[in-house]
Amino acid sequence: MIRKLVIFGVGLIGGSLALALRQANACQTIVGCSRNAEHLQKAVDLGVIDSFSLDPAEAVRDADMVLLAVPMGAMRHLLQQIKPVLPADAILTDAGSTKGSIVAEVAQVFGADFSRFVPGHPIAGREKSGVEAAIPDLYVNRRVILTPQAHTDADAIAKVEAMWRVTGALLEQMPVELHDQVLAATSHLPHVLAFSLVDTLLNMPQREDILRYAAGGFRDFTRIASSDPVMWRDICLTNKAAILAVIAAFQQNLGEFAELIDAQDGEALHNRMEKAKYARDNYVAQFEKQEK
Ligand SMILES: NC(=O)c1ccc[n+]([C@@H]2O[C@H](COP(=O)([O-])OP(=O)(O)OC[C@H]3O[C@@H](n4cnc5c(N)ncnc54)[C@H](O)[C@@H]3O)[C@@H](O)[C@H]2O)c1
Ligand SMILES: O=C(O)C(=O)C[C@]1(C(=O)O)C=C[C@@H](O)C=C1
Repeated sequence: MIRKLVIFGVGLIGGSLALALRQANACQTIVGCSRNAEHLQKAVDLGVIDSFSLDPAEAVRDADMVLLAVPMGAMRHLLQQIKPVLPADAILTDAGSTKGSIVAEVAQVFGADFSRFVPGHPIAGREKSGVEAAIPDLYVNRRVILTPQAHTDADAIAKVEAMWRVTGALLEQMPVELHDQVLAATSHLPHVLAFSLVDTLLNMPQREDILRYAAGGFRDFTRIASSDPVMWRDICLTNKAAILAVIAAFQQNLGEFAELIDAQDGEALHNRMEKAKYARDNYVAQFEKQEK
């Protein structure tokens, strides 16, 4: 049982965790903290948190668990505010989408041997943001990846794992670098592509007709281009090397598709598409099996 959980950034991710913990009675008190009193009051009104404070020092007093769930670009400033007031026995964790930058920032602000920080990332979300989008079952059967380091306290890891397990999540651990490479491929690249596709079409002279006649394919492919630009700008800026590497691989592959189309090589095109369809069908089938 968590005594006092403080959530910095009570939006989709922090709010959904709070709802799941409250539903399971796994936490005595949940306190929200950010810069926006109106958003925090809404979180209280929606029954997501018990109370809030705009003052990090007041918020973290007596806390045993502190979660950072703000955009990646806001993490460093928060860490600096929390550092002088974090109780010695409290656990600090986060839900950020990239891990290399937050791990480096915690080392800079708290010291390279700070053992009470457990980096985390729920691999679940939606294109909607804010506390109004929070739902208690967001994490059911979804993976939560922790990227602890050699010096991370084992008890702190166990407590963060236990917190996420309450939500129905499946826990895994992974090295920071591998996390950032894998997520660049499966999450960051698709978002960049969705934003870039819409941006490309907006710059075409026929854009009005293009959007008027766009149907299911466009809608499915671009759902994630409705995601929060601040969050995605920050993800791109904090996972630069891995994202550039997958963009380069994708450009190469897209160039090959263009060459095959130009050469009217139907057989090679069909083979590549068939291979991709097979892989995608198998990927989707795992979820269909889980849902049955
Ligand atoms: N949305 C997703 O699908 C998803 C999935 C996994 C992880 N994440 C990560 O979780 C974090 C939160 O994402 P979200 O989708 O909940 O976003 P959100 O916009 O729904 O919530 C973010 C919250 O942070 C607050 N905030 C923003 N800037 C702040 C600042 N400078 N100082 C203090 N508070 C600030 C906002 O008021 C809001 O309450 C991000 O780091 C994101 O990368 C998102
Ligand atoms: O389902 C969505 O809308 C998401 O974008 C969720 C998603 C992803 O799958 O890429 C986005 C960012 C995260 O850090 C984790 C999950």
